[in-house]
Amino acid sequence: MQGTVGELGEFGLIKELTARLQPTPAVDLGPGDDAAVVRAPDGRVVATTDVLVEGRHFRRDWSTAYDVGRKSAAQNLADIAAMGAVPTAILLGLVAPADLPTTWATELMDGLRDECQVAGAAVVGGDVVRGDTITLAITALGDLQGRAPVVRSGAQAGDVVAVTGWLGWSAAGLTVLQRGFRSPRAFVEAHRRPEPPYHAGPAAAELGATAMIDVSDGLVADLGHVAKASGVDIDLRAADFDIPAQMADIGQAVGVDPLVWVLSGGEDHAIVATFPAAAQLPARWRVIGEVVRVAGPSRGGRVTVDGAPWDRVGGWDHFAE
Ligand SMILES: Nc1ncnc2c1ncn2[C@@H]1O[C@H](COP(=O)(O)OP(=O)(O)O)[C@@H](O)[C@H]1O
Ligand SMILES: Cc1ncc(C[n+]2csc(CCOP(=O)(O)OP(=O)(O)O)c2C)c(N)n1
Ligand SMILES: [Mg+2]
Ligand SMILES: [Mg+2]
Ligand SMILES: [Mg+2]
Repeated sequence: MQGTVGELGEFGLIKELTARLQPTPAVDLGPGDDAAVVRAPDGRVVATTDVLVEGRHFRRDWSTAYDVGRKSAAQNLADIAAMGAVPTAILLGLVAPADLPTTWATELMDGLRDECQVAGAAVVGGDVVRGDTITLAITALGDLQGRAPVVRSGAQAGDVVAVTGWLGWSAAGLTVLQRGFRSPRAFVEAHRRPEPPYHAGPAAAELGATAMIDVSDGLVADLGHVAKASGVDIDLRAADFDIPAQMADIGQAVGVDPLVWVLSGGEDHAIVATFPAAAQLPARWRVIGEVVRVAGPSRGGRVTVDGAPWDRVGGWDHFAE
C-alpha cells in the first residue's frame, strides 16, 4: 500500500476501502455498481444523513481514525434506531486532503465497518473527493420490519418520558480533552466511541413508544424538538438522574456541575422516548419525567426541570458560536 491517498489515487483508494467490507444478509448488492441494493422486505427504507467535519466533530489528536469511523457510523445509525427501525446499511462520502495518510482512511473504514456490525448493518458504498478539510457525509438506511415509524410528533400529555443509554459521558470526556487531559479513560472513551443502544429503538417501538429521538445535541435540546413537534411541554425530574460517583468526582475536579453534562451534553446517542403511562417499559429504560399539557395559548415545546426552565447551558447548535 502506498503512503498517502494522493499517491494511491481515487480508484486505488476506493479499492482499498471496499476490500475491507463483507457481505451481510440485508444487502443484495454491495459497493461497486451505480448504486447498492439493500433488501427492504416491507418495501420501505428509512434514510438519514449526518455530516462530520474535522475540527468540529472530531480532532485527529483526540481520536484515532478508527474511533472517528466508529463514532461517525454510530451517530448516523442511532438516528435509524430512534425511528424504531433496524439499521441495514450506510454510505460514506469522504472528502480528504491529498496528503492524508492512506492508513487514516483505511482505519476509518475499519471503524465504520465494525460499528455497522454492532448494529447489524453494512457499508454499501460511498464516494471519494479531494478537499481541504476531512469531511464525512454519511447516509444511513434502515428497515422498519413492518412497524410504524416512531416520530417526534407523537408525545401525548400524560405520557412518561424514559431514556436508555449513556447520558453526559461524552460531554464529560469532551471537557477533559478540551482541558488537555487524556483521562479519566471511561469518559474520554465514551467521547471517542459512543455506544448507542441500537436494539432499544425497535424494542421501544414494539412496546408502544409514542415519540422517540436520539440525544445528539443534549437531552433538554433534543426533547425540545419532541415537545415542539408534539405540541406539548415536558417536565424532567432532576432526582431521577443518577449521577455516577466517577462523574461527580470529575465534575468536582474540573468545576462543572455534572447535571449540566447529563442534561445539555450531546453525542452519547442515548435514546429517549415517551410512552403511555400504563405501558410496560422495555428493560433498561429509566423514567426521567413526564409529558404535560401546554398551559394557556402556548403551542408547547418547553422542557422544564422540576417545573423550572433549564437555561444553564443550551444544547449543541452548529451556528450558535
Ligand atoms: N440540509 C438539509 N436538507 C434537508 N433536511 C435537513 C437538512 N438538514 C437537516 N435536515 C433535517 O432536519 C431534521 C433535523 O436535523 P438534525 O438536527 O441534524 O437531526 P439529527 O440530530 O437527528 O441528526 C432532520 O429530519 C434532517 O433530515
Ligand atoms: C473537536 C470537537 N469539538 C466539539 C465537539 C462537540 N460536538 C460537535 S458536534 C456536536 C453535536 C452533535 O453533532 P451534530 O452534527 O449536531 O449531529 P446531529 O445532531 O445532526 O446528529 C457536539 C456536541 C466535538 N465532538 N469535537
Ligand atoms: Mg443531523
Ligand atoms: Mg437524531
Ligand atoms: Mg445536531
